[in-house]
Amino acid sequence: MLETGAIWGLTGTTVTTLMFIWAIYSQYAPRQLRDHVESYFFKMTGWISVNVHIKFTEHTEEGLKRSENYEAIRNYLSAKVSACAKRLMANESKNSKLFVLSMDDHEEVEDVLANGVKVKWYSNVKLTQTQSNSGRSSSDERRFFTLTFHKRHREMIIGTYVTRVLKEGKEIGLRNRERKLYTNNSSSEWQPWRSGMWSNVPFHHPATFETLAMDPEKKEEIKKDLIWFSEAEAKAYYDQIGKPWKRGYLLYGPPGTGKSTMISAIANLLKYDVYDLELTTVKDNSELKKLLLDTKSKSIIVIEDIDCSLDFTGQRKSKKEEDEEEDEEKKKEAEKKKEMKEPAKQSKVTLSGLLNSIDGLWSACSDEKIIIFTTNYVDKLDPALIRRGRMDNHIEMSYCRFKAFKVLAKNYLGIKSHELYGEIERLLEETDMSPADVAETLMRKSNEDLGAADICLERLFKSLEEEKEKARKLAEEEKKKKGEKEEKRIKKEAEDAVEAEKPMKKTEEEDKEKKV
Ligand SMILES: Nc1ncnc2c1ncn2[C@@H]1O[C@H](COP(=O)(O)OP(=O)(O)OP(=O)(O)O)[C@@H](O)[C@H]1O
Ligand SMILES: [Mg+2]
Repeated sequence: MLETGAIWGLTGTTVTTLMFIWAIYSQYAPRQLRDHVESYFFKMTGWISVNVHIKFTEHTEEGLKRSENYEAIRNYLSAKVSACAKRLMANESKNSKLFVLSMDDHEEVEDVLANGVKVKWYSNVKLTQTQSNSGRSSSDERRFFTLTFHKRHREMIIGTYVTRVLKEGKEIGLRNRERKLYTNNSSSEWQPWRSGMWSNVPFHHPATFETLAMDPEKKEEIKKDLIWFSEAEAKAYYDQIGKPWKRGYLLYGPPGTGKSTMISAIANLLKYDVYDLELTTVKDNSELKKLLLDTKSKSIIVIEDIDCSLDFTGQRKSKKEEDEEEDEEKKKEAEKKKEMKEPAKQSKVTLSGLLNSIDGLWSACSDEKIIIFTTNYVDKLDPALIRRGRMDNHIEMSYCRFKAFKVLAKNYLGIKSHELYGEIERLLEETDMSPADVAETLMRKSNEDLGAADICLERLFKSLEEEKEKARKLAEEEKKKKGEKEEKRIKKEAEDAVEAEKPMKKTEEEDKEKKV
């Protein structure tokens, strides 16, 4: 008979040997062989086991999109983990909380249903080696949850439990979500299984529709339209008419009239994320599609200064032809301005690529999105880009008139009326001053606490008068230039006529000489 010490020694040796074999196997066995062994192992356990397993991966199979189901399950489980999981992960805080707990990798949590049925959730992570084109290999972490339950509850779990978990998880996500401002990374920085195609920061812009200076009736109309769009009723309506649940807005107007401010106000009103799409860093149409596919629902996709982002070839050419008549100097100035705003273009995104992405077949891949284009020069845009149905609402952000001024005065100075209001109203109608410029003059300086409203309004009044005078001088100069140009044209016409007459006179004289 073997002694206890000998048994322990034998067991120890066996374990060490097994561990050694396992280490050799994992390191040196070819991948195909390991895959075979694994698949047979799972088959065998499947024959013996009474459990069913469902896997929920962090990314969709093609790796193009983050899985919303995975996020929902994570949210659902985070409400359970603090009570029962042993290893937790403390994630960065969202909203007012200091941190949010979630399951650590390789941890399990039991969920007991109302009818006493128990299911288990496992959080897993798998390391995979990928080889890039340059031959460099890197490892990616692919996370997934596995739901395990007894096979006799299959119908109930798949039919109702999973649906409930996903629904609750999505609701928790919406409640807790910290809104984000995304910007697209250049494709050389894409790491599909990690940070992805977009970088983000928390979105905390304070602009709201209340602080937005514009005609109150127009503002109310836009607000109503947006609120209707975000309600479940609208979803049903879009389904009924067979259109993806999307809405396009074109914001146009001179600089400083509040286009970007309006985008923040919309995001704050609907509690949507904002994706600020920089088209010039997007390499080509297929990259654009991937970027748009990787956006979540309940979001706004913004392309600012759309006229500077793409080359609208056909339309631009005909516009140029029209422009040939334009004053040379004006043309040069506009070119200069354009060059300053427009970075060197490396992007191969085409107009049709953009149109396809925003309302082609690909656009229907996720719901509840608002697409906003902004531009300073609406007439330069290709009509195909902004046609109704694609851009449902065209909103003009105009220079500051009296109604908009009253909103700014209320926000900046906290007043509803003042003796200077009459004068200011008249001047605002006569001059084109942007809300940004008006807001600047209404800003209190540090030493203007006492009687700030009087000082600020006085300052606005003065700058409006200066602006009016400047505009008058400019108009006079323009008129003078036009007059000079017209004079030159008439003079040239007269000279041309004289020149044209010369050969005729010459031949007449020659004829006369011949006769003589
Ligand atoms: N309609 C407005 N209501 C409230 N504030 C405004 C408005 N328009 C401009 N402002 C103020 O002026 C600043 C600049 O405005 P904003 O960036 O929204 O202009 P924009 O139209 O986007 O200009 P650009 O065409 O140059 O991008 C804002 O930070 C805001 O304080
Ligand atoms: Mg802007």
